[in-house]
Amino acid sequence: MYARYIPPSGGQKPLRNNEDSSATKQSPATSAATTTNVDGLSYSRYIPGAKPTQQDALPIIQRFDDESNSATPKRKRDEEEQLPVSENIKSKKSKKEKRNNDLEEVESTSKGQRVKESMKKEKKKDKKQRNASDDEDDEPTSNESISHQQEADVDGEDDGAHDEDADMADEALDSESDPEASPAEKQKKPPKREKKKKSQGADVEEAQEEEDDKRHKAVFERKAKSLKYSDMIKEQGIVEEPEEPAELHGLEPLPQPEPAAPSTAKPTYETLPPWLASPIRVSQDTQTPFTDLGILPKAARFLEQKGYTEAFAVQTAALPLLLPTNKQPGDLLVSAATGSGKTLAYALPIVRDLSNSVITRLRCLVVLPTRELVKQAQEVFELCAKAYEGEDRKRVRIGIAIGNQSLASEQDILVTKETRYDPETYKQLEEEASSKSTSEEDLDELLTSSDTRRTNPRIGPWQGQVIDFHSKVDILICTPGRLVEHIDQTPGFTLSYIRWLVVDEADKLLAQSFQGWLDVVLDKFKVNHYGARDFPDMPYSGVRKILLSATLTRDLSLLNQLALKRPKLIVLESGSDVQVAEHSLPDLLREYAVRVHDANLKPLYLLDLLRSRHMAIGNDATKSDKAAEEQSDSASETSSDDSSSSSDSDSDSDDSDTTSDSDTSSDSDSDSDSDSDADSKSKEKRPRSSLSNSQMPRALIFTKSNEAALRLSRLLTILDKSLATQISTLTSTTPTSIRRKTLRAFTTPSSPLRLIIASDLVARGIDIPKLPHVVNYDLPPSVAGYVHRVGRTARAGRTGCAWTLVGDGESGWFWGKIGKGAGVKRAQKVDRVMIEEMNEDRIEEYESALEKLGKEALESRKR
Ligand SMILES: Nc1ncnc2c1ncn2[C@@H]1O[C@H](COP(=O)(O)OP(=O)(O)OP(=O)(O)O)[C@@H](O)[C@H]1O
Repeated sequence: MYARYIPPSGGQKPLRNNEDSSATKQSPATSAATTTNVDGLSYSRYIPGAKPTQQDALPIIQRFDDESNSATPKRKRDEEEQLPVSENIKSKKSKKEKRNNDLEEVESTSKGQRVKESMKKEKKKDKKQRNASDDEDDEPTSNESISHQQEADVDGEDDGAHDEDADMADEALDSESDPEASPAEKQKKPPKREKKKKSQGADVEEAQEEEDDKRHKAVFERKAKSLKYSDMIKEQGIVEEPEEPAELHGLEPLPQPEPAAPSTAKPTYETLPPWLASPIRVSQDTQTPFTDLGILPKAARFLEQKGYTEAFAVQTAALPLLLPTNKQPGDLLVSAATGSGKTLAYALPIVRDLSNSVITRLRCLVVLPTRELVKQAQEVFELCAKAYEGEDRKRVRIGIAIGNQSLASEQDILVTKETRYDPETYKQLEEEASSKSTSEEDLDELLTSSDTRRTNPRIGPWQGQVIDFHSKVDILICTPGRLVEHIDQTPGFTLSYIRWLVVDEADKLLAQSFQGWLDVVLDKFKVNHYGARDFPDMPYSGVRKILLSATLTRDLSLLNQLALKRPKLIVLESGSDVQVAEHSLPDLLREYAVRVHDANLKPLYLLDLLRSRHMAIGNDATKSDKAAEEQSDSASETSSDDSSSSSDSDSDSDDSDTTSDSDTSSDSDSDSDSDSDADSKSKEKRPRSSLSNSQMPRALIFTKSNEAALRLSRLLTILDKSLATQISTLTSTTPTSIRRKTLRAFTTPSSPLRLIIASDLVARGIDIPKLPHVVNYDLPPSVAGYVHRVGRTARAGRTGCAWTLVGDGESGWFWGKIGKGAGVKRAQKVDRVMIEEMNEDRIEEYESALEKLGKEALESRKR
């Protein structure tokens, strides 16, 4: 709000706002015309000699509020003030433009009207004043001049423009003032002009004055608004960012980066990571003393006594990487032929590491696909545990979980519990359990049971009773399914201390889900208690992973699941061979393909093969076999010596009480070794003629399914009754105890068992000492399947033969993929074997055997 000063005549003091307006009536000379502009605002102007009207009686001093008196604009402003600043400014802008337009319009119309009105008044006034003195007419009052002077001071601009405006208004008035005047009157006009001009000049000045007032008012409004906005901005706490100081540059060029040196590296199109693209290659015939690889002399001596005189190639490569001698420990992958000694390569360093611990905790998980392989690995671990036991080292405890007994009894073997009274810990556990059970993820559990004991098995049944669980084993060897069951259901079973994870037959275990075991296990590995996974004598903390297979996958998508750290890959290869292949076979394996003309007579072909001299030749030593035989003889001699020395050892016999199964089997193994050596020696003296049934070679015969194995076994015994005691079957339907007995009998020379007809259950990993023959009665399902099947022979540096019956319709796949396939690396070519055509008598005999088999099958179904 501001007041405009219009000085009263005769130096009259300006009136205060609330003073009576009657004061203005005192002098006619000081009469003011009050005009209301378009905004509804009132202002006064001085019209010399004008009579004060009712309107004129308004006070000379008018208040010009920011806010108009009319309701509408006020409300509008209120609305505007409620808007955000930016919108407010925008709306004000548009309003301002509108108002300017309106103003222009109003100005142009109201200016004309006002000028007309004033002209009429002037005419009347002139008439009256003509009667009065002429002098008064021409001179503006001192009040008016002062008023103009003040306005000019305030405005101080566009004087010339005002003059122009006045002239234009004058012209307009001339044309518009009296349109109906007669030409005579119009002719009289020139004498009036001067006077008129003066009065018109006064009107124009008034109009200018009005315009100036408006302009002043707009300026003040803007000022008031800007002050208001700055207050609002301060209130809202909006801080204007200080302007960044501008960086001044002269004409000198801006600094530029150094030009990159041209790359000297050769482009590589290798998509594999370096550890996979260039693995550690070891020749199959490499052998190194254990002590040279960092194995303690005492342990090495023990191994020597058990027949392990020197480390095999894979052990030579793997041991230094897994022992503390490796200053950059990491994960390890091993791709080595069947029977190359992979189990000992990982068992030795793990047992060595764990024998350093004091407390028994579950620190190593070994996962294998079948129960038989678990038992087999257990034997190797027990051997290593004995090797490292004593002096300042603890006896490493080994447990297995394969589901051959109830879960509860397995739980008892793996975990022990201790109860104690500890109210404080009890309370803490209860609080933890209740807070955990209220969390969203345990909502289901909370709904099913309000018992907090379900969420923490450490909470005892009585108030203040706490249960402590302790692992009974350092190493758990298990099948994946059973492992998941223990993780889910065994109280106190924890993987929090695991620092070794071994995945043997890794390609099989990674390719199939096996109850999603890997995700479950890896998830548990994410839990890290301080120092729980620290290695005592290695600069490493975490879980070291070892993956092994004779047909190890190079599929990175499968391997990546394991989140390997600093991995290294060991690949076993023949010394001279530079061929790079996916799978490699043992150097001393000899392969034969037996042509089967008539697939319907396949069982007869098998019988003829088993009785033929071909298999006898396979048993006999050729030049290279002789050397191997000699080597094995000397090994057996050593092992027989060892067995006698080991029987002297008290510690061994003591240990055998705790692990009677494995020790018994290792005894029987050593027996079988010496017996089979004697057997092979006697075979060498045998004439190379067709073998009688009593001289049947020891052979593991693979069929495509359980049913096929059972059928073939029965058919052979129908065809030749004398085979009944010499044939056994081994399938997934065979009870575990029978499987084990069968395998043991098979390796016992005194046992009549010479042939095992099996499904692929025993195709992987099973170690049958000195098995001379493997027969593929049915083709394997894949190349990897072939590698594993034939790998049951020619193990641990011995010779062995693999025979495959190939029907005419199958020869394409066999020769393409296996016999001549680039994916299989072998030392010798696959030989072809011909079986003589069957005569009619034999075919008849065979048909009647088939008939009998059919009847038996019907009868068994009826039962
Ligand atoms: N250093 C060694 N000296 C003598 N024999 C050994 C040595 N290392 C391992 N063996 C023997 O070699 C045989 C094969 O070992 P192992 O079962 O570990 O082979 P593998 O490589 O795991 O074979 P697969 O791939 O078929 O599972 C076993 O009978 C084992 O006792």
